[in-house]
Amino acid sequence: MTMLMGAMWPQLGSLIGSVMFAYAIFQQYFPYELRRPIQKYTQKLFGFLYPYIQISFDEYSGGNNDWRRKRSEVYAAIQSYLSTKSSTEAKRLKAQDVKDNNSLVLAMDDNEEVTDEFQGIKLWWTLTKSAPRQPSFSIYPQSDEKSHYKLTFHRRHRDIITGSYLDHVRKQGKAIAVSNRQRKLFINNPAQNWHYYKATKWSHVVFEHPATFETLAMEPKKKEEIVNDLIKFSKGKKYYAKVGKPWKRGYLLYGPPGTGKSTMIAAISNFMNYDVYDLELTAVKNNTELRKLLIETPNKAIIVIEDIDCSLDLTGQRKKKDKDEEDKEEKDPVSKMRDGEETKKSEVTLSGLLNFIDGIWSACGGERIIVFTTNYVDKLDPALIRRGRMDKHIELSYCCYEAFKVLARNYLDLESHELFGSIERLLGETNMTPADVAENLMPKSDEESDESCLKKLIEALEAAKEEARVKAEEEAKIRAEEELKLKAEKEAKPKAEEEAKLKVEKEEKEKDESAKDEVKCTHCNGTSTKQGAKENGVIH
Ligand SMILES: Nc1ncnc2c1ncn2[C@@H]1O[C@H](COP(=O)(O)OP(=O)(O)OP(=O)(O)O)[C@@H](O)[C@H]1O
Ligand SMILES: [Mg+2]
Repeated sequence: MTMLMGAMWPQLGSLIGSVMFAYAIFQQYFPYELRRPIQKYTQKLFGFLYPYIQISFDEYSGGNNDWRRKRSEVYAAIQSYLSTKSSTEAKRLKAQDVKDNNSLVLAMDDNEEVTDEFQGIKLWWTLTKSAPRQPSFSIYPQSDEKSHYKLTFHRRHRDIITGSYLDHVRKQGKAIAVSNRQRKLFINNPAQNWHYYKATKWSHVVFEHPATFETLAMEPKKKEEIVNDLIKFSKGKKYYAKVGKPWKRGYLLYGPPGTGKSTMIAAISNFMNYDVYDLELTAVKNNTELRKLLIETPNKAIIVIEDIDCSLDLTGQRKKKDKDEEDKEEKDPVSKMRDGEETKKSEVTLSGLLNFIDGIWSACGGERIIVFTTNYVDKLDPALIRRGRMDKHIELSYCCYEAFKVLARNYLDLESHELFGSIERLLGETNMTPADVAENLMPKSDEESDESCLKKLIEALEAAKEEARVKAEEEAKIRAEEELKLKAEKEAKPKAEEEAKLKVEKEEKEKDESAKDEVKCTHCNGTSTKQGAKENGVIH
């Protein structure tokens, strides 16, 4: 047998050589008009002998050099769909994602084949990778290497496969992806790193924030309203299409520090099962890059810009300016956004940001929530937060009694306590952020009882109340002093006017008297005074 094979190889080699030689002759010497029909019939013959159809699904839509190129959703769905089949069939597997750190998601490796069956029809899936056409010498792996899935099936099943089978793969794939999904927290990379390995615009870590709407302390009515709004949004695909609006929603969260703005973002992400894209505006060079980042965000994403009022406060990046101008800007950080062209690093302008939120590009993709947070809502440009851009304005304020009850349940597992009454009264009398209330409620050792935690909170509330009282008193004192000063100034004004009037009158009187002293002189035509005449050597 081995001998037989050994004898066959040279023959096979010479056969391939002859075929290639004949094909080269055919390409070179056959006139074009003759070549066309011959090629046509060869393809027909090939089709007759090989009755299979192949469909390929590229990983990226758009060309290699196209910066808009985007990972194909169908490709991702096929990948998830095949992950269940390949783990039992394929011999070479790739471990892809780790879910909850305790299970692996397996996918087929390159050039592996997996068989599938649909309504009794057999099909084959292969994953192939094609190298770039122009070889480049780079220490980094090729970023333009193309992966694609190839589906092969008999041509007589064409309608079923292109219709119901592919639809089935897409739906199943998406469902599997959702169940395997591990939520991620993304942050934008500085633009100078975009051309490095894999050219990623966003880096991510696994998102594991435990905040939920149950643990979020705020008025129950307000909370319910937000939850209902989110539910309506998630089901709103058809509605948004009907009214002709891109499927996105803007939330503006505002309030003092420590009132739960960031916590609410985490709760929204956990509730909606969306990834969070935390956009650091200061790392974005200009409006074009901002747009590229937007295009790179997929569906089911929360795009967050925290502290929007100072996001473009590029300390040390601005040119030297007049003192007055700087003072003015310090009071109004948002005005800095308007003149992005003056910054050295970030040239993102307010108009760029407005376009990012609801320009034409923002309609690429859907099911996105954009969240801005700020401590100073009054300082924001009205254009930035108008409805349509920021559809829902949510105020997170100081801790009310209802919010305290949620915190007591979270931190101490307490539903009620005799001290709750005093706390309710104190919360009505003074302002304390949920962050401070939570800190006081948290036991600092195993020995600390619920009651001592509540007492600690009462003490803190009383201290805050006292502090607020002293502050208010001081403010009232300053105000009273200012008023007194103003009153004194008011009274002093007529007196000063009177004095000025008297002074003018006195001056005029003195002038008159000196005029009387003037003497007429024949030698100087009577214009000189006695003194002047003496000086000029005139003797009267
Ligand atoms: N409403 C709330 N419900 C539950 N916990 C809260 C709430 N507000 C604040 N906290 C607690 O206080 C901490 C700080 O809250 P958070 O970071 O959400 O405040 P913030 O409003 O984003 O503040 P900043 O404006 O400074 O960013 C959180 O870790 C959380 O434990
Ligand atoms: Mg915050």
